[in-house]
Amino acid sequence: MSWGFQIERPASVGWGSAFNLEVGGLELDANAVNRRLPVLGRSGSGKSTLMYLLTFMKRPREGSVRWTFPDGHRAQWSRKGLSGRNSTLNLTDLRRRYFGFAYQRSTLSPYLTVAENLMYPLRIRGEHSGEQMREKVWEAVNKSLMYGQGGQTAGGDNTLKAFMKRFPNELSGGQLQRVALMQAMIHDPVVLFADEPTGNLDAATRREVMGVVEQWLAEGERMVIWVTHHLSDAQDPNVTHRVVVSHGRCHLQQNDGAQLNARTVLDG
Ligand SMILES: Nc1ncnc2c1ncn2[C@@H]1O[C@H](COP(=O)(O)OP(=O)(O)OP(=O)(O)O)[C@@H](O)[C@H]1O
Repeated sequence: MSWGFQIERPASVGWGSAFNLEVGGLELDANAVNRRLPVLGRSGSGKSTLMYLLTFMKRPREGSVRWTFPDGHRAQWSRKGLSGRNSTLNLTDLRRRYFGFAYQRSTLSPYLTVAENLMYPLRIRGEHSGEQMREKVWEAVNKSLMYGQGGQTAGGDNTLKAFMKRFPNELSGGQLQRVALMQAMIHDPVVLFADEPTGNLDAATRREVMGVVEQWLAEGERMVIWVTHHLSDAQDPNVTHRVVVSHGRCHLQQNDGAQLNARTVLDG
Protein backbone atom coordinates (compact mmCIF):
# COMPACT_ATOMS: atom_id res chain seq x y z
CA MET A 1 0.00 0.00 0.00
CA SER A 2 1.38 3.44 -0.88
CA TRP A 3 -0.84 5.21 1.64
CA GLY A 4 -4.34 4.83 3.03
CA PHE A 5 -6.00 2.81 5.79
CA GLN A 6 -6.25 -0.84 6.75
CA ILE A 7 -8.59 -2.61 9.14
CA GLU A 8 -7.69 -6.19 9.84
CA ARG A 9 -10.22 -8.89 10.66
CA PRO A 10 -11.96 -9.16 13.02
CA ALA A 11 -12.92 -5.59 13.83
CA SER A 12 -16.13 -3.83 14.78
CA VAL A 13 -17.46 -0.54 16.07
CA GLY A 14 -20.80 0.22 17.69
CA TRP A 15 -23.00 2.01 20.19
CA GLY A 16 -23.64 -0.12 23.28
CA SER A 17 -26.11 -2.88 22.55
CA ALA A 18 -27.98 -0.64 20.10
CA PHE A 19 -25.73 -0.93 17.06
CA ASN A 20 -22.81 -2.96 15.76
CA LEU A 21 -20.90 -2.48 12.52
CA GLU A 22 -18.42 -5.08 11.27
CA VAL A 23 -15.51 -3.24 9.67
CA GLY A 24 -12.82 -5.95 9.49
CA GLY A 25 -11.17 -6.38 6.11
CA LEU A 26 -11.93 -2.86 4.93
CA GLU A 27 -8.70 -1.72 3.30
CA LEU A 28 -8.02 1.14 1.08
CA ASP A 29 -5.02 2.32 -0.87
CA ALA A 30 -5.62 6.00 -1.60
CA ASN A 31 -4.13 5.89 -5.09
CA ALA A 32 -5.86 2.66 -6.00
CA VAL A 33 -9.21 4.37 -5.39
CA ASN A 34 -8.16 7.53 -7.22
CA ARG A 35 -8.15 9.39 -3.87
CA ARG A 36 -11.94 9.66 -3.86
CA LEU A 37 -14.19 7.44 -1.77
CA PRO A 38 -17.94 7.98 -1.45
CA VAL A 39 -19.69 6.17 1.40
CA LEU A 40 -23.30 5.20 0.75
CA GLY A 41 -25.98 3.44 2.76
CA ARG A 42 -29.50 3.76 4.07
CA SER A 43 -30.26 6.16 6.91
CA GLY A 44 -29.11 4.62 10.18
CA SER A 45 -26.90 2.02 8.44
CA GLY A 46 -23.75 3.33 10.17
CA LYS A 47 -22.06 5.69 7.70
CA SER A 48 -21.35 8.39 10.30
CA THR A 49 -20.19 5.74 12.77
CA LEU A 50 -17.69 4.50 10.18
CA MET A 51 -16.46 8.08 9.69
CA TYR A 52 -15.99 8.49 13.46
CA LEU A 53 -13.91 5.32 13.48
CA LEU A 54 -11.74 6.36 10.53
CA THR A 55 -11.12 9.79 12.04
CA PHE A 56 -10.16 8.28 15.43
CA MET A 57 -13.10 9.90 17.17
CA LYS A 58 -14.73 6.62 18.14
CA ARG A 59 -12.80 3.58 19.29
CA PRO A 60 -13.46 0.17 17.77
CA ARG A 61 -14.90 -2.54 20.01
CA GLU A 62 -12.32 -4.94 18.68
CA GLY A 63 -9.58 -4.76 16.08
CA SER A 64 -7.74 -1.67 14.96
CA VAL A 65 -7.56 0.91 12.18
CA ARG A 66 -4.16 1.79 10.77
CA TRP A 67 -3.50 4.88 8.69
CA THR A 68 -0.33 5.34 6.63
CA PHE A 69 0.21 8.82 5.19
CA PRO A 70 2.10 9.87 2.05
CA ASP A 71 4.94 11.36 4.15
CA GLY A 72 5.50 7.96 5.80
CA HIS A 73 3.86 8.84 9.14
CA ARG A 74 1.43 6.28 10.53
CA ALA A 75 -1.13 5.94 13.28
CA GLN A 76 -3.01 3.01 14.79
CA TRP A 77 -6.28 3.24 16.72
CA SER A 78 -7.86 0.45 18.77
CA ARG A 79 -10.08 -0.22 21.81
CA LYS A 80 -7.46 1.39 24.02
CA GLY A 81 -7.16 4.49 21.82
CA LEU A 82 -4.05 5.54 19.91
CA SER A 83 -1.29 2.95 20.01
CA GLY A 84 1.90 4.82 20.95
CA ARG A 85 4.01 1.90 19.81
CA ASN A 86 2.53 1.80 16.31
CA SER A 87 1.98 5.51 15.76
CA THR A 88 4.40 8.25 14.78
CA LEU A 89 1.79 10.97 15.31
CA ASN A 90 -0.31 12.05 18.26
CA LEU A 91 -4.06 12.73 18.15
CA THR A 92 -3.58 16.49 18.04
CA ASP A 93 -1.35 16.21 14.96
CA LEU A 94 -3.84 13.91 13.33
CA ARG A 95 -6.83 16.13 13.96
CA ARG A 96 -5.19 19.46 13.30
CA ARG A 97 -2.92 18.57 10.41
CA TYR A 98 -3.71 15.26 8.73
CA PHE A 99 -7.51 15.19 8.87
CA GLY A 100 -10.06 17.81 7.87
CA PHE A 101 -13.74 17.57 8.82
CA ALA A 102 -16.88 18.96 7.25
CA TYR A 103 -19.83 17.50 9.08
CA GLN A 104 -23.53 17.32 8.33
CA ARG A 105 -24.45 19.80 11.03
CA SER A 106 -22.19 22.52 9.80
CA THR A 107 -18.94 23.05 11.64
CA LEU A 108 -19.31 26.79 10.97
CA SER A 109 -20.01 28.89 14.04
CA PRO A 110 -23.15 31.04 13.62
CA TYR A 111 -21.49 33.77 15.69
CA LEU A 112 -18.46 34.22 13.43
CA THR A 113 -18.31 35.80 9.98
CA VAL A 114 -17.19 33.78 6.94
CA ALA A 115 -13.65 35.16 7.31
CA GLU A 116 -13.53 34.47 11.05
CA ASN A 117 -14.83 30.94 10.54
CA LEU A 118 -12.13 30.27 7.96
CA MET A 119 -9.45 31.81 10.14
CA TYR A 120 -10.34 29.63 13.12
CA PRO A 121 -8.55 26.35 12.12
CA LEU A 122 -5.44 28.37 11.27
CA ARG A 123 -5.48 30.11 14.65
CA ILE A 124 -5.69 26.73 16.40
CA ARG A 125 -2.61 25.54 14.52
CA GLY A 126 -0.76 28.66 15.54
CA GLU A 127 1.79 28.30 12.75
CA HIS A 128 0.99 31.34 10.66
CA SER A 129 1.41 35.07 11.12
CA GLY A 130 -1.71 37.27 11.01
CA GLU A 131 -0.74 38.35 7.50
CA GLN A 132 -0.33 34.74 6.27
CA MET A 133 -3.68 33.76 7.80
CA ARG A 134 -5.47 36.66 6.11
CA GLU A 135 -3.88 35.71 2.80
CA LYS A 136 -4.98 32.09 3.13
CA VAL A 137 -8.52 33.12 4.03
CA TRP A 138 -8.66 35.50 1.08
CA GLU A 139 -7.46 32.77 -1.25
CA ALA A 140 -9.98 30.29 0.17
CA VAL A 141 -12.90 32.68 -0.25
CA ASN A 142 -11.77 33.46 -3.73
CA LYS A 143 -11.63 29.80 -4.70
CA SER A 144 -14.86 28.81 -3.02
CA LEU A 145 -16.83 31.62 -4.57
CA MET A 146 -15.33 31.93 -7.99
CA TYR A 147 -15.77 28.31 -8.93
CA GLY A 148 -18.54 27.97 -11.46
CA GLN A 149 -19.60 31.57 -11.09
CA GLY A 150 -18.06 32.80 -14.35
CA GLY A 151 -15.88 35.21 -12.42
CA GLN A 152 -18.77 36.65 -10.45
CA THR A 153 -19.08 36.08 -6.74
CA ALA A 154 -22.11 34.00 -5.82
CA GLY A 155 -25.41 35.52 -4.77
CA GLY A 156 -24.92 38.87 -6.47
CA ASP A 157 -22.14 40.15 -4.18
CA ASN A 158 -19.94 42.60 -5.95
CA THR A 159 -16.98 42.24 -3.65
CA LEU A 160 -15.34 39.34 -1.89
CA LYS A 161 -14.88 41.59 1.10
CA ALA A 162 -18.61 41.93 1.59
CA PHE A 163 -19.00 38.17 1.42
CA MET A 164 -16.31 37.60 4.00
CA LYS A 165 -18.20 39.77 6.48
CA ARG A 166 -21.40 37.74 6.19
CA PHE A 167 -22.58 35.35 8.89
CA PRO A 168 -23.49 31.73 8.02
CA ASN A 169 -27.23 32.46 8.27
CA GLU A 170 -26.80 35.00 5.47
CA LEU A 171 -25.51 32.38 3.00
CA SER A 172 -27.35 30.18 0.51
CA GLY A 173 -27.19 26.40 0.98
CA GLY A 174 -24.52 26.04 -1.71
CA GLN A 175 -22.43 28.91 -0.33
CA LEU A 176 -22.69 27.49 3.16
CA GLN A 177 -21.45 24.08 2.02
CA ARG A 178 -18.60 25.58 0.03
CA VAL A 179 -17.44 27.67 2.98
CA ALA A 180 -17.76 24.64 5.32
CA LEU A 181 -15.58 22.63 2.93
CA MET A 182 -13.08 25.44 2.62
CA GLN A 183 -12.93 25.60 6.41
CA ALA A 184 -12.20 21.86 6.54
CA MET A 185 -9.46 22.20 3.90
CA ILE A 186 -7.84 25.52 4.77
CA HIS A 187 -5.12 23.93 6.91
CA ASP A 188 -4.34 21.63 3.99
CA PRO A 189 -5.09 18.21 5.52
CA VAL A 190 -4.12 14.93 3.87
CA VAL A 191 -7.58 13.40 4.19
CA LEU A 192 -10.80 15.37 3.99
CA PHE A 193 -13.85 13.76 5.61
CA ALA A 194 -17.21 15.20 4.70
CA ASP A 195 -20.62 14.05 5.89
CA GLU A 196 -23.20 14.82 3.19
CA PRO A 197 -21.36 17.89 1.87
CA THR A 198 -23.95 18.34 -0.85
CA GLY A 199 -26.98 17.33 1.26
CA ASN A 200 -30.08 18.98 -0.17
CA LEU A 201 -28.53 20.86 -3.06
CA ASP A 202 -29.67 20.71 -6.66
CA ALA A 203 -27.48 18.88 -9.19
CA ALA A 204 -25.79 22.02 -10.59
CA THR A 205 -24.95 23.41 -7.14
CA ARG A 206 -23.72 19.96 -6.07
CA ARG A 207 -21.26 19.95 -8.94
CA GLU A 208 -20.04 23.41 -7.93
CA VAL A 209 -19.57 22.38 -4.31
CA MET A 210 -17.69 19.21 -5.28
CA GLY A 211 -15.66 21.33 -7.72
CA VAL A 212 -14.11 23.03 -4.70
CA VAL A 213 -12.97 19.60 -3.49
CA GLU A 214 -11.71 18.61 -6.96
CA GLN A 215 -9.55 21.75 -7.10
CA TRP A 216 -8.07 20.89 -3.74
CA LEU A 217 -7.42 17.25 -4.75
CA ALA A 218 -5.52 18.42 -7.80
CA GLU A 219 -3.05 20.33 -5.64
CA GLY A 220 -1.26 17.39 -4.00
CA GLU A 221 -1.37 13.93 -2.43
CA ARG A 222 -4.74 14.16 -0.77
CA MET A 223 -7.87 12.10 -0.45
CA VAL A 224 -11.55 12.77 0.17
CA ILE A 225 -13.92 10.36 1.93
CA TRP A 226 -17.49 11.59 1.91
CA VAL A 227 -20.88 10.34 2.97
CA THR A 228 -23.49 10.86 0.32
CA HIS A 229 -26.99 9.74 -0.54
CA HIS A 230 -26.55 10.70 -4.18
CA LEU A 231 -25.93 7.60 -6.30
CA SER A 232 -24.56 9.93 -8.97
CA ASP A 233 -21.55 10.63 -6.70
CA ALA A 234 -20.64 6.96 -6.90
CA GLN A 235 -20.99 6.98 -10.70
CA ASP A 236 -18.72 9.93 -11.31
CA PRO A 237 -16.04 8.84 -13.81
CA ASN A 238 -13.31 9.95 -11.35
CA VAL A 239 -14.70 7.62 -8.70
CA THR A 240 -13.36 4.08 -9.02
CA HIS A 241 -14.73 2.59 -5.77
CA ARG A 242 -17.42 3.16 -3.15
CA VAL A 243 -18.10 1.85 0.31
CA VAL A 244 -21.65 0.68 0.89
CA VAL A 245 -22.72 0.24 4.51
CA SER A 246 -25.56 -2.22 4.85
CA HIS A 247 -26.80 -4.95 7.19
CA GLY A 248 -24.12 -4.09 9.76
CA ARG A 249 -21.24 -4.49 7.31
CA CYS A 250 -19.06 -2.38 5.01
CA HIS A 251 -18.67 -3.43 1.40
CA LEU A 252 -16.00 -1.97 -0.88
CA GLN A 253 -17.44 -2.02 -4.39
CA GLN A 254 -15.92 -1.10 -7.71
CA ASN A 255 -17.45 1.50 -10.00
CA ASP A 256 -17.73 -0.36 -13.28
CA GLY A 257 -19.61 2.49 -14.90
CA ALA A 258 -22.94 0.66 -14.79
CA GLN A 259 -26.09 2.57 -13.93
CA LEU A 260 -26.80 2.16 -10.22
CA ASN A 261 -30.09 1.24 -8.70
CA ALA A 262 -30.83 2.44 -5.16
CA ARG A 263 -32.34 -0.83 -3.99
CA THR A 264 -29.55 -3.10 -5.14
CA VAL A 265 -26.75 -0.72 -4.10
CA LEU A 266 -27.98 0.43 -0.72
CA ASP A 267 -29.28 -2.92 0.40
CA GLY A 268 -25.96 -4.54 -0.49
N1 LIG B 1 -24.59 8.62 20.03
C1 LIG B 1 -25.25 7.49 19.76
N2 LIG B 1 -25.70 6.70 20.76
C2 LIG B 1 -26.37 5.56 20.51
N3 LIG B 1 -26.66 5.11 19.26
C3 LIG B 1 -26.24 5.87 18.24
C4 LIG B 1 -25.52 7.09 18.42
N4 LIG B 1 -25.24 7.61 17.20
C5 LIG B 1 -25.76 6.76 16.31
N5 LIG B 1 -26.36 5.72 16.93
C6 LIG B 1 -27.05 4.59 16.26
O1 LIG B 1 -26.12 3.93 15.43
C7 LIG B 1 -26.74 3.56 14.19
C8 LIG B 1 -25.94 4.13 13.05
O2 LIG B 1 -26.01 5.55 13.08
P1 LIG B 1 -25.24 6.47 12.05
O3 LIG B 1 -25.47 7.87 12.47
O4 LIG B 1 -23.83 5.99 11.95
O5 LIG B 1 -26.01 6.14 10.70
P2 LIG B 1 -25.98 6.89 9.31
O6 LIG B 1 -25.89 5.85 8.26
O7 LIG B 1 -24.90 7.93 9.33
O8 LIG B 1 -27.42 7.57 9.30
P3 LIG B 1 -27.94 8.91 8.56
O9 LIG B 1 -27.80 8.68 7.08
O10 LIG B 1 -29.38 8.97 8.98
O11 LIG B 1 -27.12 10.07 9.07
C9 LIG B 1 -28.16 4.07 14.24
O12 LIG B 1 -28.97 2.98 14.62
C10 LIG B 1 -28.14 5.10 15.33
O13 LIG B 1 -29.37 5.18 16.00
